[in-house]
Amino acid sequence: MSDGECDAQSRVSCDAYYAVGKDCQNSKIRAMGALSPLDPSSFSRPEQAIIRHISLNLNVDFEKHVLHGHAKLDVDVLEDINSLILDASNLKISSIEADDGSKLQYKLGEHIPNMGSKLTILLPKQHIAGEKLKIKITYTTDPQASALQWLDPEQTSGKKHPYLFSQCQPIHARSILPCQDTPAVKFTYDAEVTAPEEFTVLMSALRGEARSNRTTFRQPMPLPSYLVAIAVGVLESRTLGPRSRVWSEKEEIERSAWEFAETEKYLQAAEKLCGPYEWSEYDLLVLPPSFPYGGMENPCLTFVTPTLLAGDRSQADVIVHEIMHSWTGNLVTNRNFEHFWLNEGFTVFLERKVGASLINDSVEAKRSRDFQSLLGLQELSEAINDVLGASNPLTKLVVDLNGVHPDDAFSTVPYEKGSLFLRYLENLVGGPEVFDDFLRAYLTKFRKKSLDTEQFKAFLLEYFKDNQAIKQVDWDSWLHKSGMPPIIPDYDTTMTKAISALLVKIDDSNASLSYEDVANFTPHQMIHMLQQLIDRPALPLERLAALGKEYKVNGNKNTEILYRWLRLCIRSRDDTKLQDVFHFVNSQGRMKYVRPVYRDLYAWEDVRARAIDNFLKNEKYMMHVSAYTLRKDLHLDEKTKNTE
Ligand SMILES: CC/C=C\C/C=C\C[C@@H](O)/C=C/C=C/C=C\[C@@H](O)CCCC(=O)O
Ligand SMILES: [Zn+2]
Repeated sequence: MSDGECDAQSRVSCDAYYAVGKDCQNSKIRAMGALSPLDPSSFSRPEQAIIRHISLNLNVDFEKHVLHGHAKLDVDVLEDINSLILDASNLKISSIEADDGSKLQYKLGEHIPNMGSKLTILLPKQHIAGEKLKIKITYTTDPQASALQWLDPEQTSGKKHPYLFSQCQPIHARSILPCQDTPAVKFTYDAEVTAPEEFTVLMSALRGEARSNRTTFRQPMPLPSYLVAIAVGVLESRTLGPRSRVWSEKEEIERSAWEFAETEKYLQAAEKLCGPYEWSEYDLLVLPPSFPYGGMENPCLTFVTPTLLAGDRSQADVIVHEIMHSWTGNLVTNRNFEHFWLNEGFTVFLERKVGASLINDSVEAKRSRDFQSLLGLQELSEAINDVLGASNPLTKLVVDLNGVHPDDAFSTVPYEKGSLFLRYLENLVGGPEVFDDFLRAYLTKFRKKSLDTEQFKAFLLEYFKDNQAIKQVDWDSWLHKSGMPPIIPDYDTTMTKAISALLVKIDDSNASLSYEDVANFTPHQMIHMLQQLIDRPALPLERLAALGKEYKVNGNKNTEILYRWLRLCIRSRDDTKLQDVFHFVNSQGRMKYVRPVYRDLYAWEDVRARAIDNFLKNEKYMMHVSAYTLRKDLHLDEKTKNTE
């Protein structure tokens, strides 16, 4: 027990909690008042007292793989309280002090796997609603903190220096700072970070002074804890535009500057639809390959995977997506992750509108928007019908996360079903001319706030109260029924016609394939074609080989294409491609690619053991969330962990 930590009388005991699902002791914990009534993924009680600002002072220790320092919390008391309840995960707390320097007693509850602990700070006297509190917590993170990946030099491009980056969404912020780790709470922050001199420190904030080994930051916009981010590496930067720079190791910097050169153009198109960009700066950081997502919308500094560096700007949609989060997600935020579709469904919807607005010809723009939506629909169908199952409650737009870790609930459903719902609403109320004004009104109303689906619904119904069409919406089916969406819009299929014709040719074993078949295809048409093939019966090996060679997809530099090609090879049980497959999953960690490939390998009984062996050998190079989710995909339990 640390100094100041008292006996936890009411410790909750539930090792299986968050590991086995909602039938474990979650309801008991809730009955004990241990979980937030606002958020099933947090212990904190923001309705009692709410954090408004955090000042961080941290030292980055690459030797010990820890952050060490303190967090000063400015808290507004909303109800009469004797204690302040926060989330923490494996934090080693050395002291907690009040504003006058006096030491405060605290209880750190039992660590519940994947959920962390309830940190109860006992206040020496009752504080009444309206008062303000200042609390200083001195702590050290755990070397295994789930939000952090500490990379050895060999895992970087330069091979000389270590690297650190974070991923706090959804509930990993509690492993790097004690906080109310729920998106219901928004706070501003500042930080002073110390790291060895040759390193650059970046955060999801405006960078101030960087003097010798100390860098300061300030984030004057309120944000939820999941948007706190840090990266430390030996980095370079290039200017992309008046408010943007791209950062990466020097080996990737020129390619990155070229790939993302159009960032300012996207920002301006986004502002035209959504209003002014409020976060001042928009920088990009290209991370090492183990970064688990395509992009993460950390304010002022989007994190992206290097797999976006396709050399043809074809993955610009990911950048547009992250830019759109500056409004939906970062400015207007889901109240908890049960309403994640409010972040992601809106963002995909806006991403496609803004992407189309960059095309001058209005007919082409609509076709392109519909083409992207059709690709999304295919991915949604694969997720619902093949991976999750149509009756799986996680295919609902609004999910129940009691007893379910948000990382286990993650899928394309909130992205695509959410975006499709908004597209349906847009069509229903009279098209973009009407719906764009609604979008701006929504962004203005909930700016700097967090909301849930009921608040969205109430606002929409009030806004369109004179529009009779809105009465047709079957809210229950859209929001609370599992499976595919109840209505699919009538998308323009002009851009998929050539693909459908080609699929007929591929099916005809007498027709020979040649590069001319796809010479005029855009990268997205190639992706769409391959995605369709994944959803069809496996190709015979000979046909597969001809397709790979003639269509130049075998060894393609575009990871969206290569990924789908390798899945086709697995589907056809082509064991000559297994080396390429394992190289692919070992050389980058984007879960969008790695998880389906591992799931496909698992389904191939002859290579299942090899796939598991490959995973166990490489697990130590993966970020927490990748290892955690892949273990589930491969049906492994903790006991098989390779600790060498
Ligand atoms: C209904 C879903 C319920 C809960 C999920 C809540 C949080 C999801 C959590 O696991 C974290 C998500 C982080 C996402 C970050 C970036 C993505 O948008 C990237 C999408 C995939 C990719 O392009 O690689
Ligand atoms: Zn997103």
